[in-house]
Order: sequence, then C-alpha cells, then structure tokens
Amino acid sequence: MPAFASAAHQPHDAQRIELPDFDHERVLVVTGARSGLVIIVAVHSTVLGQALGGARLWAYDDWQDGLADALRLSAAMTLKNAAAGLSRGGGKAVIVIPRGTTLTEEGRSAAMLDLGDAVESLGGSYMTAEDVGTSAELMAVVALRTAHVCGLPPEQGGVGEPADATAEGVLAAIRSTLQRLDGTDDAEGRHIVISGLGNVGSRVARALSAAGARLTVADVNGARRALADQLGAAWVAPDEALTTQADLLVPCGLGGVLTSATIAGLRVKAVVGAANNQLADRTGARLLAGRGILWAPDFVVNAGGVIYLDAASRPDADLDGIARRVDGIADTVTRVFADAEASGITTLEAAERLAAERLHRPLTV
Ligand SMILES: NC(=O)c1ccc[n+]([C@@H]2O[C@H](COP(=O)([O-])OP(=O)(O)OC[C@H]3O[C@@H](n4cnc5c(N)ncnc54)[C@H](O)[C@@H]3O)[C@@H](O)[C@H]2O)c1
Repeated sequence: MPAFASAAHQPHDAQRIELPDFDHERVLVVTGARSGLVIIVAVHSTVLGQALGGARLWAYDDWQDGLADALRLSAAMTLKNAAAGLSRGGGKAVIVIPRGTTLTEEGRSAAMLDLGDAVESLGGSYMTAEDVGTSAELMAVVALRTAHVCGLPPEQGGVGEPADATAEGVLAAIRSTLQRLDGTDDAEGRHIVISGLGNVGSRVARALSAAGARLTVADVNGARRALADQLGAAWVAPDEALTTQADLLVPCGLGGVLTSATIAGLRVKAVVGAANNQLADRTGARLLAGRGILWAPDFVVNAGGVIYLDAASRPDADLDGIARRVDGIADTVTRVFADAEASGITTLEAAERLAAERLHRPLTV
C-alpha cells in the first residue's frame, strides 16, 4: 500500500490554483507505484533537442500546485536552454510531498525509482537532473531505472552536481549588472543582499565576500546563519532582505519572490540571482523597470548549471570550454540589457526574444 496516496490526493481549493498557459508538448502525471507520491514530468519543448531540466522534490499543499510549478518551470527551461545556446529543449519533473509529511530515506529512494520509471516511459524526450530537494546521490537512484538522467556523483561515473557552475554563472551576471549600473564590475565595497544560502547562494556569498563586497544575507533556515557569521555578513529575516537598501538583491531561494508588493518595497538598484521564476507574474518586469530597478532575467543568469550538465555529460567534454561558456553568461546579460534599452522593452522581453530567435518561433514582442 503506498504510504502517501491519500494525503497526496487531498481536496483542493480551485480558487487558489493558477495554472499557467498550456503550450507544452506533453505532461505526464502518475502516482508512483512504490512511493504513492504524485510525480509530474512536464516536457515543454523538444524543438532544439531532448528536454533537459531538474527534478524537484518539494512540499505542496496540493498536487495541482506541483503541476502548476512543473508547467511554469519546464517552460522556463525551454527559454533557459535556448538562450544559453544549448541543443536542448525544456522540461522539468516535480515530485509532490504532501505538506506536513516527512519523507524517510526509504520514501525518498522509492520516489526516485518511481521518477526513473516515469522518465523512462517518455522514451528519451526528457533527461532529468537534480534540483531543489534532490541531489547527485538521488540521481544515482534514478539511474537504476533510466539512462535519461545526468549529474550522478563523480565516484559513480557522473559529472556531479551543477551548483558550482550555476554560482559561477550568477557571479558573471553580477559583474555585468554592476558594470551596467556604475561602469565597473568590481564588487569591492558594494552592498549586496543575498536571500537564500543553499547550494548556490552559499557559493555566491563566499565569492562575493572574498571579492570585498559588504553582504547582508537571509534564509528561512536559521542554521544558515553560521555561514553569515563566518563571512562577517549581516543576518536579517527573509522579509527584511527584500526591503534592505543596497546595490543589489541576489535571490537564491525559491521562485515567486518578486510580487507587486515586494517590488514596491525594494530599495536596490538591481536584482540578479539564481532563483528560478523570480517574477510572481510577468507584469513584474514592467513594474521593476518602472521603478528604475534593473532586473537580470533569472533564466539567463542561472543557466550555468545546465550548460555544465549538458556539456560535461558528453563524451568529448572540455572543462575549459565549459568554464568559458558559463562565463559567457556575462555577455548574454549585457546583450539583454542593451537590447531592452535599444528596443524600449523590458529585460524579460529582451531575453525571451533572444530565446525565440533560436526556437524559430514568432517573436512575442
Ligand atoms: N542548484 C543549481 O545548480 C541551480 C541551477 C539553476 C537554478 N537554481 C535555482 O536557484 C535556487 C537555489 O538553488 P539551490 O540549489 O541553492 O537550492 P537549495 O535548496 O540548496 O537552497 C535554497 C535555499 O533557499 C532557502 N530559502 C527557501 N525559501 C526562502 C525564502 N523565502 N527566503 C530566503 N531563503 C529561502 C532555503 O532554506 C535554502 O537554504 C532555486 O530556485 C533553484 O531552482 C539552482
């Protein structure tokens, strides 16, 4: 008897769920035979090649919230992979943990085996990888059921987790943003707020601290305060991070952080960070521009991980070449800023246009 089946199918409040537009090639929703958890695999596009995107293991009030997340995140992966110049489409997997449930080690492994079966059933249209709540070690469990998985631990013949490359890409984007703001990309003496000190945020924080930036940091997990103390960074509550006066806000937690209310309260010159889907909705891009706050689109900024996973998983992997491509995120961000200004459009529209050029789709702007 699956352990979580009844909890995963709680009745939902139809008012609460906002499903994004559906223009996906294929979406699979299954109840895992071993775990009883709802597993969603959204293949948004394979126009440029096999869809690539991580698998998120996260708590939701309702499985349909997980579905909404998978639909949004997979569409963002199409844009990300296209804008990064990869021959990859966009996809994402979400494994729904019913809120309030604690997953045991066995439950986690069962969920990964179920995910492997779901991915395998798609016949190679989607390749999975780690994301929030999963890890390189868990990808090795997925690999017991499908070959369409990357980012296994190096000791198991994999390329490891992508957080180093993601953080390098975020740092490259921060340099471009500082350059655009003040004509120099030097972080020394800049006041930078980082919200979320996980795999990516902690790496970005260490690097910016080493570069002489003044840091204010926040995380919903109080245990992360130890890193703040170690780096001599000011520690604030997550809400306060969004109203702190500084040069940059670097969101490295979860998505949806930029709502009309939080945008109204921002006191920074620019927002540039790793978190996926930072805008609660796309009107946020215009609100940010209206307030004179420069926003570096998340799917351009955080592409370092997927660039690494795509290139490092190939037999002819060239690590120097990968590092150069990750560093190239700086040029892409610079181009997005310039295109937005030249065309009088938002940075979101400019980044989408860049991706659309590769996807050969009609331009959205
Ligand atoms: N890991 C990667 O290579 C990668 C690649 C691309 C995008 N991203 C995105 O970057 C973000 C961070 O990824 P990660 O791998 O570091 O995840 P992670 O789970 O290791 O870290 C996220 C951190 O954010 C904190 N957090 C969650 N909600 C928060 C909030 N409201 N305010 C402040 N802190 C909050 C968590 O406690 C955690 O410490 C995610 O949105 C992820 O999707 C990550």
